[in-house]
Amino acid sequence: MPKKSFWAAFGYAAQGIVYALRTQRNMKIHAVAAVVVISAAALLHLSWLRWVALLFAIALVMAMELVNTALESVVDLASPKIHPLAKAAKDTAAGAVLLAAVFAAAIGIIVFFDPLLELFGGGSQP
Ligand SMILES: Nc1ncnc2c1ncn2[C@@H]1O[C@H](COP(=O)(O)OP(=O)(O)OP(=O)(O)O)[C@@H](O)[C@H]1O
Repeated sequence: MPKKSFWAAFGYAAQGIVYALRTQRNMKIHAVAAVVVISAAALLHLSWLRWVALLFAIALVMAMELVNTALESVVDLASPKIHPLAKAAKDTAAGAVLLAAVFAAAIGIIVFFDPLLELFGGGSQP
C-alpha cells in the first residue's frame, strides 16, 4: 500500500466523520447537542475551565460514536450472520457510547448549574 501524505490522511479522517454524520442517527443527535451546548456556553460567557470540561465531554462522546460506527462496520463485514461474538462486540461498543453520554450529561449539569442559577436569580460563578 502506498504511503499517504499527512493531508490525504486528514482528508480520509474527515470523510470518516462525514460518513458517521450522514449515516448514524445518534451521531446527528450528538452533533445537534454539541451545537446547543456550545451556543449556551458562549451566551453564558462561561469560564475557560467550564469550557474545557464541556469540550472534553463533547469530544469524548463523538469520538466514542465514531469508534462505535467503525466497529459496527467491521463486525457487519466480518460477521454478516448472527454470532454471539458479533453481538458482544456491538453491544460493548454501544455501552462505551452510553457511558460517555451519561458522563457528558453529568458534566453538563455540573457546568451549567451555577451559571444558570445566577442567570435566573442568586448564586455566583467561581
Ligand atoms: N451479526 C450479529 N450477530 C448477533 N447480534 C447482532 C449482530 N448484528 C447486530 N446484532 C445485535 O443487534 C443490535 C443492533 O445491531 P445494529 O447493527 O442495528 O447496531 P446498531 O446499528 O447498533 O445501532 P445504531 O446504528 O443505531 O448505532 C446489536 O447491538 C446486537 O445486539
